[in-house]
Amino acid sequence: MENGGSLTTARGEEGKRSGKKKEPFPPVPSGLEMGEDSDGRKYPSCQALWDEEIGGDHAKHKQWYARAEEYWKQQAISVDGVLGGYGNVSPTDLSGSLRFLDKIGKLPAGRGGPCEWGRALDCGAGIGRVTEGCLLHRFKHADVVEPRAEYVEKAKTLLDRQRVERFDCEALQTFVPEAGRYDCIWVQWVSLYLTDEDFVSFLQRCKTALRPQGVVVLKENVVLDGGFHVDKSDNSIMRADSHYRELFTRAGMNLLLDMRQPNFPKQLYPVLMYCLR
Ligand SMILES: C[S@@+](CC[C@H](N)C(=O)[O-])C[C@H]1O[C@@H](n2cnc3c(N)ncnc32)[C@H](O)[C@@H]1O
Repeated sequence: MENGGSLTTARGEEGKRSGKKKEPFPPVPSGLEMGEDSDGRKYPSCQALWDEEIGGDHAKHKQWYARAEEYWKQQAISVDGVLGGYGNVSPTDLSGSLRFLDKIGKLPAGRGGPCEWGRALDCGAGIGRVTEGCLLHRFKHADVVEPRAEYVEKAKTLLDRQRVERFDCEALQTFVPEAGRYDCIWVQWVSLYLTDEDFVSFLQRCKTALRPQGVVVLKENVVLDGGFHVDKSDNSIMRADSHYRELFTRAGMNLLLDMRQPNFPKQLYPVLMYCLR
């Protein structure tokens, strides 16, 4: 999918199949996405999930994140470790990301124009795989933020310290990127750990952290043909494309470009890249 291609087409066709008269690309109202978790539990809406898991309770909110923290503590400090045993897809992933950045570099003025290539921020950076294999190939400088201290320490040994200026050890639900610092904020395979509310609020903080032509890039596993899925082993949520789009709107961000990661093995979930400003 590029520029809203195949996914929006699929939604339009759904409308045709049902036989009902519909707008070609109807907005998905908040909370109407159904979903399930890995224990087989069904939820009528995502709000029902958050009401149950968090329900405005500070302790439950901490507990939600504790499970991911516990999970990540057990993983190897390597590319294979950060990719859940799929280290072999890293080169394909990185070349897809570079291709997407090159498209962002050619955004026409009518769609906001390209970003500049000064400084990027790699969010939920793991050991800095994306910074090393993608961001530093286009941007002069980068910063990384990652909550697991061992990953941050490893990133310090792997990355060019002349060009990577900051190594912050913090989780995204509390992290506040510096205002006006970034041309690109890259968020890959980590938004799935954030609650909807924390993700929207993080995007809003990112907006403040962008330079005038700056962009946020989200690269994530996405459900293309159903509702959300929660994996209870690490408290991650795989959201539908429509769900993400609704969260971008809630955060007050515009979607400039999107593209599906090409050439991934069939057994992997679809991965989409979204460019927001
Ligand atoms: C699948 S790995 C991806 C790492 C990196 N983005 C990459 O693509 O190589 C997920 C990373 O997110 C981090 N993480 C988990 N929960 C997080 C949170 N709440 N805030 C920030 N990072 C988190 C983990 O420690 C881990 O490094």
